[in-house]
Amino acid sequence: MTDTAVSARGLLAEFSAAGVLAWADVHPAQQLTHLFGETDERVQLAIALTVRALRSGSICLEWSRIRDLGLGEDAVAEVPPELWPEEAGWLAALRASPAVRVGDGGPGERPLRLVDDALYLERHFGDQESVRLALLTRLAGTGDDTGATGQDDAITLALSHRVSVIAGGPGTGKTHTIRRLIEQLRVDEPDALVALAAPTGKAAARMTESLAPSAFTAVTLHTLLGWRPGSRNRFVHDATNPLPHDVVVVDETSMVSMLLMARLLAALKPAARLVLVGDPDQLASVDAGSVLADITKAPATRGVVARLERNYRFDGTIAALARAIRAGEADAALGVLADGGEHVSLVDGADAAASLRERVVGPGVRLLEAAASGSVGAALTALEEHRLLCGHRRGPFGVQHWTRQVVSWLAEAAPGWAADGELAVARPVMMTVNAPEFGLHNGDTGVVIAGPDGPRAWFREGTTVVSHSPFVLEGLATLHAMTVHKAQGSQFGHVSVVLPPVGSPLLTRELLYTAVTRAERSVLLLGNEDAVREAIGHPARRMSGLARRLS
Ligand SMILES: Nc1ncnc2c1ncn2[C@@H]1O[C@H](COP(=O)(O)OP(=O)(O)OP(=O)(O)O)[C@@H](O)[C@H]1O
Repeated sequence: MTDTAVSARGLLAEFSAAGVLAWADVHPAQQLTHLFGETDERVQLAIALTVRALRSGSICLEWSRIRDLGLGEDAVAEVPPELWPEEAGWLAALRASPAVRVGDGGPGERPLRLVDDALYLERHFGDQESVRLALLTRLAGTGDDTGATGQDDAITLALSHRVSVIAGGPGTGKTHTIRRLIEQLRVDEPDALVALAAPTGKAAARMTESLAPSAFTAVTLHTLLGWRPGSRNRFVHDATNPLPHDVVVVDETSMVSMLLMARLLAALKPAARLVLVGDPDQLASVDAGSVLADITKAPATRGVVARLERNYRFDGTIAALARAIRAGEADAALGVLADGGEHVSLVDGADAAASLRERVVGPGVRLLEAAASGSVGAALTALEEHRLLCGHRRGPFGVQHWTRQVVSWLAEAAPGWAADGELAVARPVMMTVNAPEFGLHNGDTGVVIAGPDGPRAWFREGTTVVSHSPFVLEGLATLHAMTVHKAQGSQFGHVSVVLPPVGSPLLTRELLYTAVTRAERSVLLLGNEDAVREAIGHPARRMSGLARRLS
């Protein structure tokens, strides 16, 4: 019996037993209802489900979608239909609850809020309202423009509006457009103060790199806003102490949470222009929200969204596959996979393992040879040649399992491959935490190579390479496979993807799209047609009221 089952009673216990709720959902629900004198267990359940939805990235719990609430990676279970409370009565209980504020008027003193048949924790409704109202203010006077689809128009839009969006898949020239935007600003408004920012350190580093040799340095949003150590949500810059910048460009905006977007918007001076750049079809932020996707599809923003469509980088078949996935066309995607030739393929069963082995062993042996001869550049190039991605971390479809598999293939194929020892030479590594003191970011990858004074972990930094003793790098982990989430924002020559199994809550359209678009030259999907169909048929659709209310 789990902790949850011991302490929860009634509906909470039943939903916990079914694997939908965890202690982290049940506990706050019990506390809040106790605090506000609420005894109706349907209200308790609604709160626990809202916290559950929040844990999987939703800002609110939409009543119409309550039954397809995403289940956790480890909790594949279903609630017997008869356990769900009758809906009209359930909503009525919430409306009558002393813990729930009904409607969208001013800040509430109650911890929950029911608006448009969606239940929010008050704090998250507050963040969403901050984003919505700040955007509406910035959109005032935009008129009925129809947006844009080309790079030139995107620049014009960005320069002439207080908020705009440049949306596009990989290779559609988003970075190229940012560069041109900055160049134009330099000419037209040489005194304008411009900030470039991204949600993660890695994305900021990549932005700086891709804008070189311009003198611009991108920073993380936390750095831009002036993060206060020990506080997640309070920054030096806010409405009372706004940022001095005239133009703020944010890259990889799909990874920005609702909370951070609220703080950013609050910290802009009124006349500043905010340019949000990113791919709204990719996986969303780790923290709750789907802000870029919401903003891009909201009726009120139509006039300020530039959707870049033309692909300047991809081989035709990868682009065609990505397009079909994005459009939700499973037949078209399977068609591309069926005759994709060497660039895209779908394999299952024993063939899958054999195909993957082939893709892993070549670059693995090249990595080993380069590392053994001390060729840092060649070793790092071999590392980027191919990347194995998994949806899951654990279990037979997860990173851990496949890492062991790859290690054993490499050991068979190359007797010199030292699978033993934590810091074996040629060991591919990844940082799993940020280490600003070393200039390294969570997700940075490198290779361990023997040096005269012991092993060194080598990483690329822009156009050069840097090394550190692996013994001083906390959070350095072996890398033979990584999650699709971790790979967001990176690209590799060849990509192989272990699809989550049919029925997995991680098998979504965004996961498949993000995985496929990491590849520059070829992508191999390991799984079957059903998994591809299911992924494409399941857009992650985080619950959020922003798009609906932004009109
Ligand atoms: N208008 C253009 N004319 C010629 N080449 C272009 C144009 N726009 C982009 N490119 C080229 O296409 C490639 C992809 O562009 P870019 O890196 O800007 O795309 P992106 O959308 O930022 O991709 P990612 O999301 O992967 O960073 C680059 O090599 C870039 O130089």
